[in-house]
Amino acid sequence: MTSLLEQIDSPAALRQLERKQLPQLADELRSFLIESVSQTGGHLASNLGVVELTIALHYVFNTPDDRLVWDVGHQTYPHKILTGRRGAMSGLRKQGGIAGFPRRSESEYDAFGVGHSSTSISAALGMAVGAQKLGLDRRAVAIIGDGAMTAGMAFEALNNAGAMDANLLVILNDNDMSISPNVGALNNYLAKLLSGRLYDRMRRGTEKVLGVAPPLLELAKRTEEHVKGMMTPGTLFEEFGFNYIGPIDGHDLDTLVATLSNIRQLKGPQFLHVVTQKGKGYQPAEDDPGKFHGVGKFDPTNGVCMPGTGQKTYTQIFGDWLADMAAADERLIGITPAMCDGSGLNKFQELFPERYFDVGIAEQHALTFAAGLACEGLKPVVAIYSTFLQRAYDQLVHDVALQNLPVLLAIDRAGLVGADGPTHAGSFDISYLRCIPNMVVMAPADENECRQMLTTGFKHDGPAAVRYPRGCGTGVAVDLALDTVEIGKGEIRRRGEKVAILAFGSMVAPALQAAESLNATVANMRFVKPLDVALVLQLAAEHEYIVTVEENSIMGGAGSAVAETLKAAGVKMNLLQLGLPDRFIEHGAPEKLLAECGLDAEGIRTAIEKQLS
Ligand SMILES: Cc1ncc(C[n+]2csc(CCOP(=O)(O)OP(=O)(O)O)c2C)c(N)n1
Ligand SMILES: CC(=O)[C@@H](O)[C@H](O)COP(=O)(O)O
Ligand SMILES: [Mg+2]
Repeated sequence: MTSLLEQIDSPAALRQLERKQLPQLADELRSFLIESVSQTGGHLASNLGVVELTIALHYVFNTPDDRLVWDVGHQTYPHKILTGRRGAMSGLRKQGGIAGFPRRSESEYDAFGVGHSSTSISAALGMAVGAQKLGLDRRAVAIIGDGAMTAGMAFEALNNAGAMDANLLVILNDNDMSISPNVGALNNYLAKLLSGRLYDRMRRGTEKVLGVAPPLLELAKRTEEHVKGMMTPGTLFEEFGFNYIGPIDGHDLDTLVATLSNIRQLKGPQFLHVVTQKGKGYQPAEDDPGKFHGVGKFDPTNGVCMPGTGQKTYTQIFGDWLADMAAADERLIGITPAMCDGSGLNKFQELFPERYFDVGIAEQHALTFAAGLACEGLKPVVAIYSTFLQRAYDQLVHDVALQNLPVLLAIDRAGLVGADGPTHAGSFDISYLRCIPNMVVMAPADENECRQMLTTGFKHDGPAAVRYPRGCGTGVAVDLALDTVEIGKGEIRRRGEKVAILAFGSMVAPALQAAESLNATVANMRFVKPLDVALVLQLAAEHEYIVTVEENSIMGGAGSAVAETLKAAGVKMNLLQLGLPDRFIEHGAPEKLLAECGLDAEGIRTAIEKQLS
């Protein structure tokens, strides 16, 4: 059989195919995806689930003029492949290669940049209203998963869109999975919508009518009424002011193409419910969609992943601590906004299911829910990625910190994260946390200190945060006792002359290396807030140069805290602040990216030498 995929370098070429050729294209696309991701790593299961939907969307809609807005964007590999980036897939998420998410700068087909979830309906609504204002006959389509639909932002957008007449299509890609199994009342509701005879009847009805029909407006109207007739009482989405259509089988290209063609003729807010399977067509991913949500390299013949080093990651150190601390204190409640596995809560979930809460993709709610628990004397621990905590900033300030509530934030993925790139980098948390009154902000130099800081934050009677990076630390032995560190106290790790390097968290190790040839003093500052002012002033008095190093934006970061401290004490001295520059850092291998930012031992040494000379 000749390859169809190789002929498709744009949606325009795809639209030249006959409809009956599309299943072959889907097969080829799926095989290509598996092979390609097995070599690069990346998000696999969600992509396998949207192969047919992506083909149908580009087949029916006039992309790029019609706007496809993918939610999260981790499921856009088929979209990238069909929009001229098949050859670039070998460089996926590598430095200089294409991104793992849609990027407006990467392709005209990437209508909106994403990485964080639940933005698609708002953005697509903006585009639909924009088209209206400009007098353009353009369609805007938001494609959102059932997991992403659990976020408040999605509902804010539905609420707004349902009361407007913009030509917006929302496609709910319902695979009954978030990264882990999806949770919550909405998920239960969707399951009910799909359950039993109702769904069977609907599928038969929808297929019968749509499968044979040309995409005429009249027919579409009748189809809608037909579907609605079967869907009494109105669905939640109809109550929000949308025309609800579906559920339809998201792997049946005939149904997809016919339905989308009809919907494209309709005006006003439309809602299409599509049912797909995460990992579709690749047995290992169908069997374990959570594992294949995001994978490293693997053997495509059997799905076996490349073995790790065996060294525990910070995430695992946190996971062990959480289980131990929960055993020691029954007031502990563990909360995750849909990142059980990524944040390392699996062990805790298994041991203490009644104290485990996956709240869905709802970072804002996670924080305020924790605040409520804290009001009742419980001890909530919110495990959250640095980048996703950005979403819950007001809740942290207004609900947690202002009331000085004892909520512990276990902030994973602080600093550069590598392949996911700037949407997921934790570049700002030190800056945005240290300006909040009442906060204690800690950055461990190694895994052992991480465990101690988690205990310290947990026992502290107020809001506290421990920020640690993705992956492994120095590999030091971890003392399993639940010891604490003194709040606001740093330590001198190396004594030298002339130059004092004040290092925070992950930068302590490279600072120590850099200090060797410079014979510099190195302090492990441990606390961004409260900063060890006495130590800062002592080091300032004993040295000619102060250098701060952190894996966070220089602007407003820990170095700024040191600068403010020196200024407040009236100390005038040479101060060099090292950290992330004032630009977004692209995807790539974290070590290389850090080196490019001058945040490896060599970079720190060179920067100091330059300053000295
Ligand atoms: C604000 C935010 N929180 C958490 C995540 C991490 N995350 C990425 S994909 C995902 C699950 C999405 O589920 P769904 O929308 O159903 O898509 P599926 O993977 O099932 O295709 C989560 C929790 C994120 N990207 N953004
Ligand atoms: C798309 C998304 O937001 C997540 O899947 C994220 O890519 C996970 O990152 P980690 O691999 O660091 O857990
Ligand atoms: Mg899903």
